[in-house]
Amino acid sequence: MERTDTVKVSRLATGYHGRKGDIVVTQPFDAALYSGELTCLLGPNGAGKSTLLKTLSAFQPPVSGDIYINGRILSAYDDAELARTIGVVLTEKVNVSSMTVRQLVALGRSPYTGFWGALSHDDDAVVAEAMATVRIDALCDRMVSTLSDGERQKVMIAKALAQETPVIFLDEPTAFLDYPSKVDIMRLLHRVARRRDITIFLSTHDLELALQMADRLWLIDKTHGVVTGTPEDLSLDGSVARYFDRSGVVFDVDKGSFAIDWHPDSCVRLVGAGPRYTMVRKALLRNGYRCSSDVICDIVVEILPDSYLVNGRRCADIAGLLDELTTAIPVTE
Ligand SMILES: Nc1ncnc2c1ncn2[C@@H]1O[C@H](COP(=O)(O)OP(=O)(O)OP(=O)(O)O)[C@@H](O)[C@H]1O
Repeated sequence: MERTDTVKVSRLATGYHGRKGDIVVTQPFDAALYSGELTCLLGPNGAGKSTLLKTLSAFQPPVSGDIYINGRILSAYDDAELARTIGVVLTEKVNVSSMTVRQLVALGRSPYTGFWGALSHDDDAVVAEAMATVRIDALCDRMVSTLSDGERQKVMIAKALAQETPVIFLDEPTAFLDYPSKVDIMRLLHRVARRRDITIFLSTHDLELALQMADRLWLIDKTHGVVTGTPEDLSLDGSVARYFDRSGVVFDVDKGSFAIDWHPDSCVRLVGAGPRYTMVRKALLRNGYRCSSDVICDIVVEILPDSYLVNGRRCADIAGLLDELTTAIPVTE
C-alpha cells in the first residue's frame, strides 16, 4: 500500500495568545503523518502535546506556520469539511449518561446525516461495522454511564471510526487503563490504521508501548522541539535517550527499553543460568548488588535446580535468599 503524507506541517509553531503577546509552546518545526500508519506523540508533562493536537485539529490557530491536510491548508476547511476529515477523541469523560453505546457511536455519523439526524440503512451499517471493528458489539445496548473506562474509550474510538474520516487524532487514549487494556487499544488502532489506510496520531505517556507499537514517533519537549522518525531510528540516533533520560533512568539501546539506574554499591558472584538467574539478578540489583558470574566477591549465590545457596546456606526462594544475604558471612577464597 502506498504511503501518503496526509498531514503535513511546515514551520509550525504552537502556543497561545497572551495579553503581552504570543506564548510559544513549540518552536517552528516541519513534519508529516502518513496514511496507514499509527504515529505516537511522546513528551514529558507540559511539553505541548495537547496544544499541538488542538492546533492540528483546528481547535486553536497556530502561532505561525502552516498545516496541510490532503494537500489543502487547514484554515481553508469549513466546519462541515473538518468533520468529514478529522475525527478527534479526547480524554475527558463525555457527559452522555442517558445514551446507549449504539446511540453514542451513531453520533459519529452526524457529519453525513440530514438536519434531523435520521440514520439511513447505510449509516446503520457503518455504525455496526465500527462497533464490530472495536469489538464492542456485545455492549451496544448498554448505557454509556455503566461502562468501565476501557470500554468507554473503545466506544469513543468506534464513534471516531463511524465518522469515516481519513485522519483520527486521539489525546491520551490509553490514560487510566490497565496494562492489557492499553495494549489492546494500541493494537486495535495499529490494525485499524493499516486495514482502513487511515492516519492515526495519538499522544501518550506510555513510552515503552509506543516504542514497540508505533510506526512512527514524534518526540516533543520544550528544549529540543519536535523530532520525528521510526522508533528504531530515533533509538539508534540517541533521540529517545536525549528526550527521556532522567537521573536514575537510562535508555538501553540494545533492549530498546528503559531501565532504572540503580548504582549498586556491592557485588555478588552469581552462578547459574536461565529465567531464575535473571530474576535473582533483578532482585539483587534492587537491593544494591551488582551480579556477575565471573567476578570474585565476598558473597556467592548459586542457583540450584530446586533452591538457592548463599555462601553455602540453602534458601527455598528469592525472599529467603534476600534475607540470608543480610546475614551472609563472607567466603574466603
Ligand atoms: N490556555 C493556555 N494559555 C497559556 N498557556 C497554556 C494554556 N494551556 C496550556 N498552556 C501551557 O502550554 C504548555 C503545554 O501544555 P500542554 O497541555 O499542551 O502540555 P502536554 O504535553 O499535553 O502536557 P501533559 O502531558 O501534562 O498533558 C504548558 O506549559 C501549559 O502550562
